[in-house]
Amino acid sequence: STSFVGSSICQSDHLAYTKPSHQQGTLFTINGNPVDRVRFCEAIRFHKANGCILGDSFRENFCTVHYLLGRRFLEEKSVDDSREKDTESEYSHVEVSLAASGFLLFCCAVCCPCFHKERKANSHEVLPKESNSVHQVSSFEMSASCDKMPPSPFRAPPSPSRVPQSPSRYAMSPRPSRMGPLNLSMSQISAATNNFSDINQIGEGGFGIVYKGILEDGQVVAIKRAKKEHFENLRKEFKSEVDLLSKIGHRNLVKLLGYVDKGDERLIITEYVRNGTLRDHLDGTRGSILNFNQRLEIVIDVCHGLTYLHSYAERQIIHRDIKSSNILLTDSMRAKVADFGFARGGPADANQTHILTQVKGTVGYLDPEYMRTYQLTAKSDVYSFGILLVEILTGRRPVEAKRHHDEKITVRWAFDKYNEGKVLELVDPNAARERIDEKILKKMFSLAFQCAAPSRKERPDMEAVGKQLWAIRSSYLRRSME
Ligand SMILES: Nc1ncnc2c1ncn2[C@@H]1O[C@H](COP(=O)(O)OP(=O)(O)OP(=O)(O)O)[C@@H](O)[C@H]1O
Repeated sequence: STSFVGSSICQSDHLAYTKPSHQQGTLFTINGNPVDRVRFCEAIRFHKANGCILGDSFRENFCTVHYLLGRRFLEEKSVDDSREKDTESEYSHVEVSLAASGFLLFCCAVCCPCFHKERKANSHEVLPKESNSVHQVSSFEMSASCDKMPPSPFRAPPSPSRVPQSPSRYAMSPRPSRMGPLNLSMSQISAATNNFSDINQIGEGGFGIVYKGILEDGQVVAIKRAKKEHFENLRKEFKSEVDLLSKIGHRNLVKLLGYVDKGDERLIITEYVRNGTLRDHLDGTRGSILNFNQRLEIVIDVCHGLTYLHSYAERQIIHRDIKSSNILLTDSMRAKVADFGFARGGPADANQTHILTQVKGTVGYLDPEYMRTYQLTAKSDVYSFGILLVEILTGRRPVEAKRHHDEKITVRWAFDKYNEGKVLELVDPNAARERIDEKILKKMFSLAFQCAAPSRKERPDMEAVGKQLWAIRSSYLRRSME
């Protein structure tokens, strides 16, 4: 049985939470839909910031402690949202549960580095996949038209025909439709993809062809099939992707559902994210052109995904290929980081500042310090994120070969314009019809340049980036309400 605790209506959202009488868990709902705590707290913060009076039952410290504790804890909580107690006792609960979870690694890394087991910095072979390098930044197009900025952070849908009924972004939290890995036979996969028919093909990358599959129970999945001609070479990469993906679960990361590594087949089955890539949307080849609010939400999502990989996954994971074509969008325009083909674990020893490894990634997004020294750290992803941020604001690819030589390297062009005080000239012409506060733009570009600083020491970590983005979003929302 449950006892009512708090309920409030703000704008179009009905926020409520109930606590069982035995005090063992709290159910959070927005518009009747169960949501996890972090989503619920986001909604509370948003509505409070916009003047909604939530009442005494929504105490201020209701969310603060969880927020401080970080994403990993929040993710774990979101799985079963269990054992919610008062805020003080939750601290002790977390401390107790540390030993039994990957959160221990996080604490060791942050608080007591001496707990780390020794591990040598190894050199690593070059993975053969070089296909997503130079050639991928050679075709540049932009498109026209724009959406009007909505007055709230609720995500505007890409086109009316794809609008889900719920008006709230909080009510549309995508969740994996099943837990645990899928065990599929080749015949089931063949059936799901119409025997890998061309009609089911949704894309092709360096790894192989990606198919859309519909499983017997109706679940739609994406199936990456390794190209046979690259089989042996791809084997290591395949394993890398599977090993890493199988250990992570976050709403802003594409979820691994299963894999097949048998005979002459290498298949990765992931959740299907059906609304195309960020690059498709910047190009306007999918739905309408992204408005500023959507762009801001997307970078926040990517930032959250990366923060999780860098700081809260069981072991630090460096993605190494953050780029707009590896960001997939859902119908509600939530972003998910995809393609872990180049991903690898970060330093496991606290004394180890970096990993020495061959350079992997995509030209234009590649950390120059990593390229020069072969030293890989999570800050290489931060660099790529900075480049992505410039891309999403300007609409331009990181390298625009056909432009005048002052404009070929987008980040350099943007930096010069920024220093000349011409930040408004940097805005994606497709989104320029929106009136975006110059101060907000300056903050966004300034953050992008910090991330894309030449030396990794000057770059913030993703958690710090997240805080800055949240602050930018708050001022953006305040101003758009004025
Ligand atoms: N989980 C998915 N859901 C929906 N579409 C996907 C999914 N994964 C990939 N795709 C589509 O397939 C295309 C190819 O993806 P893939 O990750 O193989 O290559 P890429 O990232 O574009 O290139 P590369 O691997 O060379 O960097 C993507 O651009 C996207 O359109």
